[in-house]
Amino acid sequence: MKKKVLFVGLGLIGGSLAMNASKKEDVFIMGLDENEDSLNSALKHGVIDQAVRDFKRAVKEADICVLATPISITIEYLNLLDSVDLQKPLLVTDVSSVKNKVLDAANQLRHPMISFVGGHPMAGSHKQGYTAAKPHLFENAIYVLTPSVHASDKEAEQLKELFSETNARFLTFSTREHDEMTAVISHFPHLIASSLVHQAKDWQVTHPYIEHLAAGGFKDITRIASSNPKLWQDIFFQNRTLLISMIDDWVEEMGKVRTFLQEQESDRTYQYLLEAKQYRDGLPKKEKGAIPSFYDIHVDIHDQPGAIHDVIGLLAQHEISIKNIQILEIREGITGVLRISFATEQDQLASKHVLELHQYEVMLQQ
Ligand SMILES: NC(=O)c1ccc[n+]([C@@H]2O[C@H](COP(=O)([O-])OP(=O)(O)OC[C@H]3O[C@@H](n4cnc5c(N)ncnc54)[C@H](O)[C@@H]3O)[C@@H](O)[C@H]2O)c1
Ligand SMILES: O=C(O)C(=O)C[C@]1(C(=O)O)C=C[C@@H](O)C=C1
Repeated sequence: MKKKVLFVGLGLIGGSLAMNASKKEDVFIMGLDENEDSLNSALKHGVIDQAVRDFKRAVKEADICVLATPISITIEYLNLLDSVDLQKPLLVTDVSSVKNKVLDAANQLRHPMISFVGGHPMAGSHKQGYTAAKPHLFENAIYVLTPSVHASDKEAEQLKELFSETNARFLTFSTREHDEMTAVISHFPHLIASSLVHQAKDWQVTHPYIEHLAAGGFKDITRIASSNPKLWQDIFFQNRTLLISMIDDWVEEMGKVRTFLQEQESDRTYQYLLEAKQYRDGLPKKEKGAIPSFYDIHVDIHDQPGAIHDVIGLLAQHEISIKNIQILEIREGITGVLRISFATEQDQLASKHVLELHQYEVMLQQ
C-alpha cells in the first residue's frame, strides 16, 4: 500500500519538497494550502495526488505530515495535533528556519501515536510561493534534522528515504546548535543586508544617482534583502535572543574597524581584510553530495522549442566549453531546468555572467 504524505504549505520549500517526494512510486501526496492557486497548480502538475482543505481530517489519513508553512503557523498546526483522534502512527516534520519554539511545541505533544523530527533544508531563495518551487532546489544542500523527544533513528531514516530524490545531505544537530549556527550564517547576514539597503536609500535623498551605481558588489551582498518580509519577520522573532546578542557583537566589531580607520592603522586594516578573505575563500565549495559535481550551474528554461539550443548557443558564442549537459526537469507548462557542468570554476562563473546578461535565472551549484 502507498504511504500517505500530507504537505501543509506548498510554497517555495513545501512545493519543492513535494516535487521530489512525488517522484516516489510508493507515495500518495495530499496537499493543503490556503492559496487555492498553489493547490490547483500542484494538482495539475501531478505534484500532489489530492487537494485537501480540512487539516484534522487529512492528518488522520496520513502516515507522514510535512509542515512547510511560516514558522508561527507551523507551531499552530503542531498545537492542534493532540486534539486529533489518530488511529495510526503519524510522523511529523517541519522545514522551519528556526527550531527552538517548534521543538518546544513538538516536545509537549502527548499523543502516543505521534513522533516528530524537525527538518531544515539549508537552501532557498528570495522568492516565495509555489511558482518559485523547483525540484533541484536542495541538490547537494545540507538538510538538518533536529529530532524531538518523541523520535528515534527509525523516524529520521523514514524522512531521509522520503526526501532521497532531493540529493541533499542529512545531518543531525541539537535545536540549540542549529539555531546558533543559522543565526550566524543566515539570519544575521539577512539583517545586515537589509540594513545596507536602508543606508543606500537614506543616501539617495542627497545623491539621487546612487541607485544607478549599484553594481555587482552591492547587488550580491543585498540579494537576500528582496526576500519575503513577513517570513523574515517571523524568523527574526523566533531567533530574537541570539540576534540581539549578535547585534551587540557586531557593533563591537564595527567599533574595532572604526578605530583602525580613525587611528590610520593601515596594517591592521589590511590584516582584517586578509583574514576575512582567507576564511571566505576557504569555505567548502564542493560538499560531497549524492551527485558527484564538477563546476555546475542550473539554468531555468521555458518549455518551448529551441530553449536548450539558445542556452548552448550563447555559451558557444563566448567560447565557454561545456563538459556535460543534462535536462533535470521539464514538465508541461512549467519551467524546466538544465544542469550544465564545466571543467573550471572560471568557466562556471563566466557562463553565469553571460546567461544572466540575457535574463536567464542561473544558480551556481557549490
Ligand atoms: N525561503 C527560504 O529560503 C527558506 C529556506 C528553508 C526553510 N524555509 C522555511 O520554510 C517555511 C516556508 O517558507 P517558504 O519560503 O516556503 O514560504 P512560502 O511563502 O513560499 O510558502 C509558504 C506557504 O504556506 C502557505 N500557508 C500560509 N499560511 C497557511 C495556513 N494557515 N495553512 C495552509 N497553508 C498556509 C502559503 O500559502 C504558502 O504557499 C518557513 O518556515 C521558512 O522558515 C525557508
Ligand atoms: O538563498 C537564499 O535566498 C536564502 O536566503 C536561503 C537561506 C539562507 O541561506 O540563508 C535562507 C533561509 C533558510 O532557512 C535557508 C536558506
